[in-house]
Amino acid sequence: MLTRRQALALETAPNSEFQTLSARAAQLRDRQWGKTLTYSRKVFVPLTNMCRDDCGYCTFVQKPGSEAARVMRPEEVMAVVREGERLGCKEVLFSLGEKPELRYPEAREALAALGHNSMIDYLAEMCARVLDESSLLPHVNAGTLSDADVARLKPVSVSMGMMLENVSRRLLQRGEAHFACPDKVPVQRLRTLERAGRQGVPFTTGILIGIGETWAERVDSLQAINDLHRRYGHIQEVIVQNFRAKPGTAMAGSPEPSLDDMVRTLVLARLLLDPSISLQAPPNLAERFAAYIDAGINDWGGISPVTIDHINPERAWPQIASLRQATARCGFGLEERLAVYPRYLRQAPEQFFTPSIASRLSGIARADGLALQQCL
Ligand SMILES: O=c1nc2n(C[C@H](O)[C@H](O)[C@H](O)CO)c3cc(O)ccc3cc-2c(=O)[nH]1
Ligand SMILES: C[C@H]1O[C@@H](n2cnc3c(N)ncnc32)[C@H](O)[C@@H]1O
Ligand code: MET
Ligand code: SF4
Repeated sequence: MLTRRQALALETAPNSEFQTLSARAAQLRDRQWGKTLTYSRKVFVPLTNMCRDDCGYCTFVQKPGSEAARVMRPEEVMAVVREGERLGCKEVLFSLGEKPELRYPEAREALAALGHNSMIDYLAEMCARVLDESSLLPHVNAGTLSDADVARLKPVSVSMGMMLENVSRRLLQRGEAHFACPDKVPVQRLRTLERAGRQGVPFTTGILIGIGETWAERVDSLQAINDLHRRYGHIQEVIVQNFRAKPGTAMAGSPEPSLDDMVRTLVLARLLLDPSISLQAPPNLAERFAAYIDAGINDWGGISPVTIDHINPERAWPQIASLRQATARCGFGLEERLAVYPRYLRQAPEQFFTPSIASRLSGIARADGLALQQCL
């Protein structure tokens, strides 16, 4: 573990010193996670791309009035889920715009036509349908959640997530990434993490780097995540995601973080966080797989044979076979995992799952043979 001073110094540590720290990060990963990296075979369901926020980096969001703004119909969702099932996926990642009904009459109308008055309500119905009609497991990434939202979604999902992004309040100012984004107010994000902890929800979070934050603010963000994990034990994984500049967004002209910056941040995360927290970097935003592995990651996140990454649509998923090859060249195996990490089922199933979700997970472990059985 690093002290705050060491964490701050990592930003500009000379190469020789950095090499020592990076070797320590890799060693910590090896000790906790072994010589195997994991990924989750999933489908991505963008239930709606309308959103009450306007993040300066986001191309996913569409305003009503644009042809592309929409709410997916239940049949469309289920068609993607069935295709995923056919191709061996085990996770449905519901990733969507936040509370568009609070800002746009068009979103309220679209929801009303589907028999709902909030996006979370519709989301809960679709999660339940996925559980009833398929073998896939819902993981919910819907932004900030109230206590009632968490309680509503827990019985119909195996895990939830929301990127903290960063705890910096500066980023809310005019001209910054989170200007006019009520759901990116750091205290709201932190409260969501805390609610998930209190209600016993295995949770994915992370930081988005290169959106105008300082190194110290990254340290603060990772420390805040780690503190919450100390209290509730629910942070299953932390994603370090690098900002990608997109044409047509407010941040189109902002510089993207360099590979060195990304690698240093991964080392920081591995050394700051409890080693039992999985450390993930998405492979489709990676420049060099080997550099991320050397920095201490143990997971590549969701990869889909069916759907594109709707958040970074221009970045194709690597073929699982080529990711396996690259991972093997670094001396690591590649194994599939479920959306939720096994230790929650092993250690405290009654705290983290409703009885019906717990029995569903044990069933999958049994049916899936040795690899997953060992893992669960
Ligand atoms: O394909 C993606 N998957 C994303 N995932 C999914 C992730 O890669 C894994 O599939 C799940 O976390 C399963 O453990 C997220 C999950 C979260 O809870 C929060 C944020 C993300 C962000 C992305 C993303 O940008 N692209
Ligand atoms: C689902 C997550 O995707 C991330 N996200 C949104 N837009 C971008 C972008 N341009 N580059 C990288 N990550 C992005 C945010 O961190 C969000 O929370
Ligand atoms: N809108 C949510 C968030 O920013 C979900 C991911 S972005 C489509 O956290
Ligand atoms: S990143 Fe999420 S919250 Fe921000 S505009 Fe895009 S969809 Fe909305």
